[in-house]
Amino acid sequence: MKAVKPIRVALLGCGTVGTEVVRLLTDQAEDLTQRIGAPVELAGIAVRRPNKHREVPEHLLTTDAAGLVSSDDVDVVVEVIGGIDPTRGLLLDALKAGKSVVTANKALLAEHGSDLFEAADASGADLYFEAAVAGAIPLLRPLRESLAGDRITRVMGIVNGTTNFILSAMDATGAGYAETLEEASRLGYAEADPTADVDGFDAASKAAILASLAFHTRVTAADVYREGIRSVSAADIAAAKGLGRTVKLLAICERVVSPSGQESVAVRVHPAMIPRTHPLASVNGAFNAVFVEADAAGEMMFYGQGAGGAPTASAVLGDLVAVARNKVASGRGPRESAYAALPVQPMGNTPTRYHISLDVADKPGVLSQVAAVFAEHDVSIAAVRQEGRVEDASLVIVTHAATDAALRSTVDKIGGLPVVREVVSVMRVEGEE
Ligand SMILES: NC(=O)c1ccc[n+]([C@@H]2O[C@H](COP(=O)([O-])OP(=O)(O)OC[C@H]3O[C@@H](n4cnc5c(N)ncnc54)[C@H](O)[C@@H]3O)[C@@H](O)[C@H]2O)c1
Ligand SMILES: N[C@@H](CCO)C(=O)O
Ligand code: NA
Repeated sequence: MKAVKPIRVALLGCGTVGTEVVRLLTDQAEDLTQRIGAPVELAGIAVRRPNKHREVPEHLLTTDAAGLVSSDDVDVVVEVIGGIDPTRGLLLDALKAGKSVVTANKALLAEHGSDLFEAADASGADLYFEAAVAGAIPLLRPLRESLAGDRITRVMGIVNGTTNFILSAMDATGAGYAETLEEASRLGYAEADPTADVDGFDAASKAAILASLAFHTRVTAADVYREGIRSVSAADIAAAKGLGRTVKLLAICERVVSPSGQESVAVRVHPAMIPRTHPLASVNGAFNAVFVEADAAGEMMFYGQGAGGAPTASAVLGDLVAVARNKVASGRGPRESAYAALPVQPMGNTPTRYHISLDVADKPGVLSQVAAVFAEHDVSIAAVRQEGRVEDASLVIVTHAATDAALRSTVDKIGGLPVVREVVSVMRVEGEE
């Protein structure tokens, strides 16, 4: 191969993912050169504490991330610091200067994606972010490129490994949420501060990114309805099991078409019961999987490691190769596609289905009183199971689809009926008609 100008890369951050990016870049240097048509070289690595990075070449380390980004010696910026500050400013500066960006930062993209895309468009730079959603799993490129000729109707998946590990363990052991979280922390799956994962913020950022790509519409984290897994109880898991279902934290992005043909999108993250026969039910531990439905392609499932240093670095490297190839070919990758600008539905208007488990007095007329509340709210019942005991009985109800607001009001009213001793479990149901 004749000598070509190397692509010079600034790496911002050298933690779990960054360390693996350096390793892969170094170990595969020759193969990457062949695949790209030019060598890729590290121009510098911005870190906070240089003495903590004995595993990477010392002469590359700097604490001046802004200086590295603005250096004339840098063509591409790879950001694996995370968070909004200082990453937002650093990446905007890079893009404004025409330097392509590869990032794993879902929080930044879900909040400020449009600013980044605008800066990329203005200068003609690339913005790639496959690692930001579902780690190693090729998902954003299929949505952005392979399925760009189809009409995607739904993206539903398990996009947070920590919560999936906790829910899988609760399902396997019957243990409660708090003790399972403790175990997940002990094993190193849950972080010291697990808030972003267990309260659904991480999954909501990913859902916003997925919905934006799937529906060609700007969707931010603030547009995503979010419930985490803190309130999922052993009783909820047991109720699910009793019905041949399991509980998963799902990110669901849907195209909703009103009876008058008006299109909108609904984007939500919440725990849901799915049948044990559903492909997502067998995704256990820290794995991720995403189910995509498109008009022409039909149903597809993407499965693999959604987190971890090496798997996430694999996605970063794939993006780096893509932007480097574009540079060699003097071309560009896909831009932001938000032309559809569909409105985002409030959760209350979104059609969902509920599973409700009640402890009720075991006397005549209870079922009809409960059923009357459903009728009053125009919520239709799909299945009822009643199990009598000596003094009281359990009543399990699964509804047909109704608006989330109608279902919530129904549950509130039922909880107040004198014949209902306790609302044992309420959970949305997904993955079946
Ligand atoms: N770890 C994963 O499994 C995973 C998976 C997918 C995406 N991501 C994303 O990748 C990014 C990095 O994650 P991570 O797990 O490697 O985090 P990490 O905390 O292990 O690494 C981040 C590094 O950035 C450094 N840093 C902080 N501020 C800096 C600054 N101003 N300049 C230079 N360095 C700075 C920190 O010292 C740390 O070493 C995040 O956006 C995260 O959401 C991580
Ligand atoms: N904390 C995230 C990391 C990957 O984005 C998870 O548990 O899935
Ligand atoms: Na990915």
